[in-house]
Amino acid sequence: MYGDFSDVMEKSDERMEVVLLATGSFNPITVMHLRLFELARDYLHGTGKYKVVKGIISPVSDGYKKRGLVEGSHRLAMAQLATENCDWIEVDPWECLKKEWTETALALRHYQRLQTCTGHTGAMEKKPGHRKGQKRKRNNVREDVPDYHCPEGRAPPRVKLLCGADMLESLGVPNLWKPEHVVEIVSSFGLVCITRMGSDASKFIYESDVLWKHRDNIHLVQEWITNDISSTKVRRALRRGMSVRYLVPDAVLDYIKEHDLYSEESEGKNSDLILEPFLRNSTTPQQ
Ligand SMILES: Nc1ncnc2c1ncn2[C@@H]1O[C@H](COP(=O)(O)OP(=O)(O)OP(=O)(O)O)[C@@H](O)[C@H]1O
Ligand SMILES: NC(=O)c1ccc[n+]([C@@H]2O[C@H](COP(=O)(O)O)[C@@H](O)[C@H]2O)c1
Ligand SMILES: [Zn+2]
Repeated sequence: MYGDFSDVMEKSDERMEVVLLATGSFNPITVMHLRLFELARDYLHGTGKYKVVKGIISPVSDGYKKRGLVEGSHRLAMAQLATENCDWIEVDPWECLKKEWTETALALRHYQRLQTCTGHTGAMEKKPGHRKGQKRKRNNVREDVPDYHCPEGRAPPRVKLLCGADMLESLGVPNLWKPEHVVEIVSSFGLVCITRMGSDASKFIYESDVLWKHRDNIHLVQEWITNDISSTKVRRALRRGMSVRYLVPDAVLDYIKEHDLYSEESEGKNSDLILEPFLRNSTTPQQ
């Protein structure tokens, strides 16, 4: 009889460890936001090259000034309720608690910097982030992103931006993103993009020289079980007194009702303001 040594012999795992970062309004968080993480993880694992070790939801600051954006404390609380039964997705308040809006490239740098050999991000840990020793190549990192120290000589997990195809397409909206940030996101970090109704991500990548150049670092994930859930539609239904049950987790729905979050009045918030990225990119010289 041959013994099974799998328990005693550690198999070397050369896969790159990945942390998925989803930024957005999450106003409110929907089940589709949670699905993005599942789809991305399945896809990356399916390549055999990546091991997803964590997902981070980073709700945007109130300073983003998007129309209808309810207070960050509520959006954070709802995201926390939505992920309470999930052992690998965390909600991180770093962006949301800041008064000023944070550009996504800066958020990616922040989370990458926080990665250590234990994969600690600063978010509340759900499980001790312990992983066994792995022989790893050091990854290429931007020169202006601080070097990451790994006492055991292992490379830390790499943070990748997780988004829907509409967010990918938003990279082409004039004055919404700094061109150098777009380059940084696709070259230094990488994107995992989930298809979305109404957006053609492949075409957008094809038509953008920058995205085309870095297409190997953009993972396009086809969602076959399509659904068109969006926070905008959820808010609209709520304003009209219609059910959104099963579109948002039950605990989120209870929270929305308890705090009477979405109304004509809340939808009018920021309606007279310019979205912060437009304001910033059109008034300050690019750095
Ligand atoms: N149904 C969906 N399919 C694919 N991606 C989605 C879907 N819903 C949200 N996302 C993605 O989730 C991230 C956060 O999005 P966001 O908070 O803006 O949600 P949203 O549903 O698009 O809300 P809103 O309608 O207010 O814009 C973005 O990257 C967005 O593309
Ligand atoms: N220049 C930038 O870094 C930039 C521009 C627009 C949106 N974003 C981010 O993308 C996300 C978009 O969220 P919404 O789709 O809800 O508007 C937010 O997290 C926002 O901070 C970043
Ligand atoms: Zn959106």
